[in-house]
Formats: sequence, C-alpha cells, structure tokens
Amino acid sequence: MISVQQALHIIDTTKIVHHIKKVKISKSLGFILAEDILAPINMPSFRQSAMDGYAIIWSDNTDYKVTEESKAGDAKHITLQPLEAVRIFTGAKVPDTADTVVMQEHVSKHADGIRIIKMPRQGANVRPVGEQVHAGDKVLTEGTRLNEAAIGFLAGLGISKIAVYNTPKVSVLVTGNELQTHGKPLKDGAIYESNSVMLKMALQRFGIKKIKIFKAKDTLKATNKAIKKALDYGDILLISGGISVGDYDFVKEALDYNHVNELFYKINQKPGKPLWFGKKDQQFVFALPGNPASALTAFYVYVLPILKKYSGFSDYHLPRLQAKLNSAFKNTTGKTLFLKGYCKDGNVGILPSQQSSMLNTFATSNVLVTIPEDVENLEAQEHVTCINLDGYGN
Ligand SMILES: Nc1nc2c(c(=O)[nH]1)N[C@H]1C(S)=C(S)[C@@H](COP(=O)(O)OP(=O)(O)OC[C@H]3O[C@@H](n4cnc5c(N)ncnc54)[C@H](O)[C@@H]3O)O[C@H]1N2
Ligand code: MOO
Repeated sequence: MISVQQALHIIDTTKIVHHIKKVKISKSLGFILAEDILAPINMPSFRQSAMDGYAIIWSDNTDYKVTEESKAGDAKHITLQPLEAVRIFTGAKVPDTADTVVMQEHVSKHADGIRIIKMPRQGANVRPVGEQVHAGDKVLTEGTRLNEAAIGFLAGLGISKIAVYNTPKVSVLVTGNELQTHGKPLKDGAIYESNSVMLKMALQRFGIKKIKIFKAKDTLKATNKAIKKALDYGDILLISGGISVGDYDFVKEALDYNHVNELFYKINQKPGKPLWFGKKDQQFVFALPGNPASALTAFYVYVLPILKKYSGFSDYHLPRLQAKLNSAFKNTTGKTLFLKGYCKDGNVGILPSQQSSMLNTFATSNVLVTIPEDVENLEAQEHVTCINLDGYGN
C-alpha cells in the first residue's frame, strides 16, 4: 500500500505522448493550443476611427469644412487638407493625412461645416495600424487554453484552423453480476448500474467527447475479453468494480492477462483504497473501486490529472483551496480522507453520508475536504485543504 503523496507523485511523473490535430477554431473550445501563433496581419490593418465624429488635421482652429464621408468598410483613399473635416464613423478608415477624430458630441454643425466645441488632444480616437498586434508578433503561445476570447481573437486575425492537443478516447468498463440496466423493476439482489453514466458525465464535463461503455459479468473469461475490447477502443480505460480481493474480483488478473503493467495498487486513503493504475504501451488503465463514491473520488484525484495531462494541460490537478472547518473532526483511520464537503465564503462543512457506497451528499457537495493520514484531530475553525470540484470545468 502506498500513500496518497506517493500515488500523486506517480501520476505527476507519468510521461504521456501527446497527440496533435488540426481543428477549425469553432471546434477548439476548451482544447490546449499545440503551437505558437504568429499574427499573419497587423491588427488593426489600417488606421481606424474609434468614434463616430469628424476626422481632421489637428490645429488650434475650431471651424472646419466637411468635404467627404468615410464609413466602416469603405476602401477609398481620402486626402484631407488643413481645416477640412471628413465625416467619419466607428471602424472606418481614417484619411491618410488626418491625425485626430473629434467625437460628434463635441461638435456643432453650421451651414458651411462644423465648429469644435471641445478640442481633443492631437491623435485622439485614431487606432494606429498594429495597435493591438503587429504582423509576425507571437500573439498566443503553445499551452494556452482556448476559451471564447482566444477563439474570437484568432478569428479577428483571419486564422481558421489551429493545432491543438487531442483529447483521449476513453473506454469505461463496468463489471458485476449484480448490475441491472434501467427500465425494469429491480430484481432481488440486483442494483441499478450507475457508475457508467456517472463517469461518462464526469468525462464529458471535463471535455472528453469520445467515450464508449463496455460491460462484463464477474468471470475471468468475460473480464479478459471485455478488457481486450475496451483497450481496442480507448486511449484510456476506466474499469469499475472487481478490483478488490473477493473470489469474484477478476480485474487485476485480467489486466495481467492483457499485459497491462501495474504502476500502483492500493492507496492508504478512504474512499478508494483498492485503486489500481497501470500502463500498456501508450494506453493508461485505472481500475476504480466499484463503490460509487470511491469511483468518483478516484476520478477527481487521479484520473482527471491524467486526462488533462494527455490533453496538454500543464495545470492538470483540480484546484485546491483553503477553508475553515465549521466543526471539529477526528480522523482515527490512519488514512488520508477525502470527505464530501460544502464550502461557502471560506468556511467548509463536512456533509453526512461519507460511506463509499453513498452519493446522496456527493450530489450537493462542491469540495472534497482532504485530511492527511497523519492528522488525527482537527479543531473547529482550523484550516483544511479542499479540492474544488467546480474548478476548471468546461
Ligand atoms: N476483504 C476485503 N473486502 C473489501 C476490501 C478489502 O480491503 N478487503 N476493500 C473494500 C473497499 S474499501 C472497497 S472500495 C470495495 C471495492 O470493491 P471492488 O472494486 O471489487 O468493487 P465491487 O465489489 O465490484 O463493488 C463494490 C460495490 O460497488 C457496487 N458497484 C459496483 N459496480 C457498480 C456500478 N457500475 N454502479 C453502481 N454500483 C456499483 C457493488 O454492487 C458493490 O456494492 O471492496 C471492499 N471490500
Ligand atoms: O476504499 Mo473503499 O473505496 O473505502 O469503500
């Protein structure tokens, strides 16, 4: 059995070969950029008016004759003389010789032209060429997470396709004779199977799109076969159940049969003690304990970092935060505990129903309160580290 720290160290030091693909920017939300982006054009590419008003060559005079008009999208070259003004609109080309745009609220019109009531500084309201970025500048670096702002920025530069780190395809294999699908009254001794949809939703929330569910009964033959099929599909395989020590727990043996090499098995933690992690070539396998809260906790703490690393994230752990414990707590287990909690305004309460089989309070928790194995007593108001379950979702 290893400690949580040792298990996390293995996760952190696991090397992953990235897969890069070219995608349309409209398909890149949430992906990590796999290349540096150099601006192909100046932005703006021409001198633009930032206001609706009048373009002039700045002087001490207040009266100007309006000669022409320039609206957004017009391409014509206008040459302006001193004491002339061009009626201009936001986003339109500023005439080459003009250096200033006076906003229309600061102008009064008269028969021959305009009178400037409030003269701006010279150069006001003109966006120079390349004000935002210059052609050839490195404007986004490899490793940037693509959000709507980044995608809008790329679109403005005329870039339509980019290289991103591909996200993994994930197989989810649920094992167990007791598992019943929905639609019929529950048979005696059976339970409704819930881990596959729970894990699928967790994967989807964190940006995994290609997911396939597999099922196996509790026999060695069925487990061997199902693992083989699931490995044929996915880059990462999540198995639920059958990883403990009972006579009908065949997952460990079947992983061995399928030549998946163990990287760790069993962690001094609750929930999720019998978590297994291994590797076959470039594929990674997690055998999650079947208890629903154990499976989900192991997903947040160990699986998600591997998925995020695979997808190019450098910040791949869920964010940790410090909060004050509402009431005293005793840890008599000698294990690291991940407790379902609810945190608000820096204060955290540990929720009831902490057992590994229970999701009822997981459903309303927003953090996992982490109590290290060597901490026995915590007083009310002491600070604890919490894993923020709302962090970095898509
Ligand atoms: N003698 C020992 N027994 C157990 C130990 C141990 O150390 N010694 N560890 C316990 C711990 S801790 C856990 S956690 C479980 C893990 O067991 P498995 O991973 O083998 O999981 P199963 O036995 O298959 O299932 C456990 C539990 O979860 C339910 N389950 C399973 N799959 C699903 C699913 N897809 N959807 C919903 N619920 C599921 C299953 O019915 C069981 O109730 O082992 C302990 N035993
Ligand atoms: O380690 Mo188990 O996941 O507590 O029930």
